[in-house]
Amino acid sequence: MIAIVNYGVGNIMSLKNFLERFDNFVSVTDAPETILMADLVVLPGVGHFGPAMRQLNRSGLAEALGKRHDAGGPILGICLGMQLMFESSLEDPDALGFGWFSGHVDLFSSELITPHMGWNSVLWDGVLADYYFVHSYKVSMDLDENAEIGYASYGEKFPAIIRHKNICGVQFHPEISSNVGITFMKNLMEAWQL
Ligand SMILES: NC(=O)CC[C@H](N)C(=O)O
Repeated sequence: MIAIVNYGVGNIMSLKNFLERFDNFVSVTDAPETILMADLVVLPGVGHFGPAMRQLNRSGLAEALGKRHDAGGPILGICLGMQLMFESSLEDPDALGFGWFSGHVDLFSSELITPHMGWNSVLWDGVLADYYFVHSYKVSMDLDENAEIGYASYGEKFPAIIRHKNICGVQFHPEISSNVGITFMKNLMEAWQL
C-alpha cells in the first residue's frame, strides 16, 4: 500500500492516479497509523513550507513521519515534500523542517525568472533525462551529506534528486514527467524492493 500524506497541500489526485500504476492500493491519508504501516509514504508537493509544516505538526503527522523515518520506512518527498526533509526554508524562516538532510531551502541566486517551470535535465542512475519542474526555491546542502545526489541547472547547479537509504527527495514532479517520471518511480520502487 502506498500512502499519500494529506496535509492540505498538493496535487493529490493526479499524484494518486500516477502512483496507481505501481500499486493497486494508494491511500490519501491524514491518519498517523496509516503512515506507520504503509509500504511507501509519499509527501506531495505544490504548497508552501510554513503552512505545510504547521499542518503536519498540528495533525500528529509530523510525529508519525519522524517515527517512520527513524524506523527506516521508505519515504519519497516531491518538490515541497523534498524541501520539508531539510532543516529550514527561506519561504518561512520561522518554520522548522524535518532535518533528515543537512541544509536549507533558499531562493535561486541568479537573475533568471522564477518559478523555474518546465523540463530540465538531471543525471541520475547514469542516465541524463528531462523531468518537469515547478518551483521557486531550491535546496542548498551541506556537502558532507552521505547521500546520492542528482543535479539540475537553472542559472546555478542545484540538487534535483537526493537519496539516502530509504529516504528520497525529488525537486521535480515525477507525476507530470511523462515516461521519464514513470521510469524514475519504477526504478525507485525496485531499488526499495517494493
Ligand atoms: N511545487 C512546489 O511544491 C513548490 C514548493 C515551494 N513553494 C517552491 O516554490 O519551491
